[in-house]
Order: sequence, then C-alpha cells, then structure tokens
Amino acid sequence: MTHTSMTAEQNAAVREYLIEKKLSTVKMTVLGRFLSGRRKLLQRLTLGLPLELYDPSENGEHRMIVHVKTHPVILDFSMRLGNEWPVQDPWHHQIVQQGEGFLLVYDVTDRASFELLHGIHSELFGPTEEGKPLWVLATKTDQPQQKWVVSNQEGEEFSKSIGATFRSVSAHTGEGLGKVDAADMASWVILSKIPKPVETEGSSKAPGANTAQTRRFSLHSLRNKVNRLLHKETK
Ligand SMILES: Nc1nc2c(ncn2[C@@H]2O[C@H](COP(=O)(O)OP(=O)(O)OP(=O)(O)O)[C@@H](O)[C@H]2O)c(=O)[nH]1
Repeated sequence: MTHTSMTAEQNAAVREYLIEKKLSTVKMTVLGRFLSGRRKLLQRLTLGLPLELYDPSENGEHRMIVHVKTHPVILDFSMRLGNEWPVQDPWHHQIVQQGEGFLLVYDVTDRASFELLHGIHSELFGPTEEGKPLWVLATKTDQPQQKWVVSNQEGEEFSKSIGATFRSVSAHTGEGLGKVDAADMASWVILSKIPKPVETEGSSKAPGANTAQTRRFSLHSLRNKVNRLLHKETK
C-alpha cells in the first residue's frame, strides 16, 4: 500500500479537530541506519534542498509548516545523527515514546539498513505505539536498478507486516517528498490523535493503523470527544 485516501468522515473529523485546535504540532520520529539517507530526506522534505546542498545548521531536528484543510500544522521531526544500532541507545526509546508518527527509513542499495528496520520495530515499538501511524520509506530510489538490493515488493511486504504505509522516495529527485506528501502524513497523524472514535457498521483503514484502529466515525459523538480532549489539554 503506497497511499490510501481518507474517507469523507475522516476528512471531516480532521477538519473539525483543526478548527478547534487553531495550531497543531505533529511530532514525527525518524528511525533508520546511519547513512541510510534520513538527513537528506528531511532536508528535501522540510527545506526543499537538493541532494548536493548541505545545511550547516543540521542537527537532526527539522520543522516545517504544512497546510491541512487550509489549517497550518507544524511538523516536527526528530532523529539521531550517525547512529549505527539505534535499539541500544536509550535516547531512541525516548523519541519513540514522544513520537506521534514514525518514518522508518531504509536505503534500497543497503540490505543492512532494511534488516535493521525489523529490529527497530520489534525492539523499540510497544503497546504505547499501537495506533500511531508508521511509514516505511524506501529511499535513494533514483539509484540505477543494478545497485538495488532490496526490491519495492520486499519493502511493501515488510511494511504491510507491521501495519505501516510504504513509500518510495528520493532526496535526489524529490519523489515522495513534496509538501503534499508532508501534509498527507500530518493528516493521518492528526486523525490518530482523535481519541476513541465510535465504531459503526463497516470500517475504513488508516495507513499504519492496525485492525484495532480500523474505524469509521460518527461525527456527532466525535465532536463531543474532540471537545472533551481539548478541554483536558487546556487544563
Ligand atoms: N543517490 C542518492 N543518494 C542519497 C539520497 N539520500 C541520501 N543520499 C546520500 O547518502 C549519504 C548519506 O545520506 P545522509 O542523509 O547523510 O544519511 P543519514 O541517514 O542522515 O546518516 P548520518 O549522516 O550517518 O546520520 C550521503 O552521501 C547522501 O548524499 C538519495 O535519495 N539518492
């Protein structure tokens, strides 16, 4: 699955949440092997910087404003620079807990970077992360086919097995790293932050959500729940 559209009910729920919240921040955690291309990917996504340009202020933290249903949303990305084996680093546990959405990045020309994602997911993710949207990003897809050691099919199968959305991206060409892609991510994370929507007959699946989060929304009860959440957050 590379992209799923939101239903009309889900779109309405997100719109309603944003009207009430005025300005939302979405915290994204970026995980992957060192040199897998996370930094360049974030620089492309948040600054539109081409591959050759270097941002001297780079520290693994990136922010951008996107517009979701015309409302501004701050996307706040965190990653750890140059870390070989993230599961041994307590800081990673912390950013996973703080994350509201996750980008699991591998380099299509580096099998170790793909294998590492299995370990990252099984060791860093627990019940608290259930229902938080995940994306598996296959990067450096501009590289010639003969350099690829992980096919998109393999990437998609892994992504599906962990309930994530698969995307093929390139910091070189900008594939999958436009403002529209960022706004789409923000929408799904916002939807996942709206608590306990009521299940009605039928279901619709959000990217990255497992079957436990497969729901449809009753707008009336959702409005009450959003109000309750906002009331709690402003206390
Ligand atoms: N061809 C190609 N090269 C890329 C792409 N993204 C990153 N690279 C190259 O891959 C190398 C690593 O990229 P980084 O973004 O620095 O990787 P990182 O995951 O942040 O790794 P650390 O620097 O160790 O934190 C650099 O030489 C980049 O120029 C891409 O989309 N296409």
